[in-house]
Amino acid sequence: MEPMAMRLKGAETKLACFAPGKTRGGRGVEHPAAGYKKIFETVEELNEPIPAEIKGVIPSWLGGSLLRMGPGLFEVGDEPFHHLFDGQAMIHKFDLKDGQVTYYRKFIKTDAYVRAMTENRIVITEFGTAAYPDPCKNIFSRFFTYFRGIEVTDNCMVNIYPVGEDFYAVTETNFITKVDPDSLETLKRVDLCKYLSVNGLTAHPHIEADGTVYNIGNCFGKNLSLAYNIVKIPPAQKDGSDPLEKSQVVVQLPSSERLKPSYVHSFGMTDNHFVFVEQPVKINLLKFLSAWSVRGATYMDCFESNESMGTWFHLATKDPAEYLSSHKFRTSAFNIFHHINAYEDEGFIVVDLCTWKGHDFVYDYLYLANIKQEWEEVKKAAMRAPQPEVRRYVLPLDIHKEEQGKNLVSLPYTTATAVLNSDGTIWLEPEVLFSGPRQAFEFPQINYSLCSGKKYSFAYGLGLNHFIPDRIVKLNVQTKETLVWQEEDCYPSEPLFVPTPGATEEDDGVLLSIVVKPGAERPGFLLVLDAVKLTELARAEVNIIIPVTLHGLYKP
Ligand SMILES: CCCCCCCCCCCCCCCC(=O)OC/C=C(C)/C=C/C=C(C)/C=C/C1=C(C)CCCC1(C)C
Ligand SMILES: [Fe+2]
Repeated sequence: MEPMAMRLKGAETKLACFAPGKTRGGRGVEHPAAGYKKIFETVEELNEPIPAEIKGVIPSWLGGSLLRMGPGLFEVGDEPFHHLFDGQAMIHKFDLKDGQVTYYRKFIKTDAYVRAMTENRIVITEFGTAAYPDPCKNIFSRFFTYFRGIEVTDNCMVNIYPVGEDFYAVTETNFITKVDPDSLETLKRVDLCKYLSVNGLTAHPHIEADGTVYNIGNCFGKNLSLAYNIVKIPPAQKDGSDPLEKSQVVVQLPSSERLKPSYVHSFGMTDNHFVFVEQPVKINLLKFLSAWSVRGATYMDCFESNESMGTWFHLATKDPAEYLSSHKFRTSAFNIFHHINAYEDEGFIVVDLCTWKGHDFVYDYLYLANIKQEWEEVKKAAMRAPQPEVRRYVLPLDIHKEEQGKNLVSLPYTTATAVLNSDGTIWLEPEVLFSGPRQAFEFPQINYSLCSGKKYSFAYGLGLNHFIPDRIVKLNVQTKETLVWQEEDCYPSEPLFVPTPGATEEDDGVLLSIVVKPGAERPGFLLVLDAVKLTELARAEVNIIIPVTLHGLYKP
């Protein structure tokens, strides 16, 4: 099958019009060869960058580094990791300079990695894999290990982002790891608890043009009081001091349930507001605290679904940062990992989200044993999982008692509704922006520097076909039109948008994605797409497989 870029209109039409076996953004192609298994296999780090062979033409202005994080080691000795989010953190870099491209990768020398390498076993409990005490240690030292409790992982395989002049590889715990973005060397581990009252922060901060970082994390306070804390880390300091030293909690949002905070993976930020979506996937704190002393327990064992709360939206103002406690927005249950964008328009907050319907936890379906099965089995497993949908919610800021029972949303371009109930809650119904059976638009990106927090038109995402990443999609959030890049037996990653210098159009730029084509002579490549038409400009190929990557950044 040749690479293709396709123009489609409306989610429903495209499902009806195309022959089986072809994709149009909403219908899946088949993967009987199960080549995707290769992206979940261990690879070695490189001693030096390797040159890539370029096909096509890379825009001359595109000079910089694509840095991406993901798992690179899926077992230690004879002990396998079980979950997609357990493999040991690997940093990948494609350098583009003067029309040449090189590829480099290193394992991050986290405590979890170094100790695993030293002892040739899994030492630190990961998201879905438990570490067991060393069978070689004597009974006394095992006894003390047991009572020291399980150590929180620093396996920073989720994302990398800048803080001041520094770059940190991160997961969602309190440990972040400073790395050198040029040499990929691990510099130091930082414990966020030393600076902030949080138990962890998401891997999806918002970063303003001046470098100010905002993020959100759970905070289990004294007496097990619970909150979600929004933190602010200032930009690089004139005196050269570490911005983390000046970081602070700017606002606290309450938890819907005592002892059970919701899992939070990202949040929204407009010019004047923070948007936090409290999902029904909960962390049971009692389970979490006792898990530390239960042999074989993992983070995954601490999650549970709240089957009755639905989903709550919380708003806070940004400056001054204050929680808007009178705005009680509610809707039906969904899982939310990735916010696409949020913005203010005529007294409303528009929130675009990649959702998964229901309260059943999507991560339960991301065990490696599930996603590394043969294709027919992968499909069967995904049939039971929550179904993906890109949705737009619209939250009115001005709410008056007398408007009970009426739709408060008066924006002319959306069918999303918000109705005030007699109990003071506002019930939200979304507008569906993209939907296809078991076809997710996930790992969303936008022209962040131009559009973050602003009204926008285009979102770019990774198409997941029964959880297998097999296409890149451009979604016009205003018209719902989609364009797709797809090639047979190719497994792309999250597409990062890089704007053309001096561009005036929102989609004037390129998309960068790492693609794996397992059977090919050079099976790993950096794909450069024209973001307007989603047509291929170039690919820079290397003769090695590159394992799955989750998130990353482009450093010009
Ligand atoms: C790229 C293609 C992937 C192929 C399949 C993907 C399918 C994905 C479908 C849904 C989208 C999901 C997006 C999730 C993305 C992601 O990057 O998730 C990684 C998250 C990780 C590793 C989270 C780790 C969190 C930890 C260890 C949290 C620990 C904690 C608790 C559970 C409670 C107490 C606090 C603490 C210690 C922070
Ligand atoms: Fe994410």
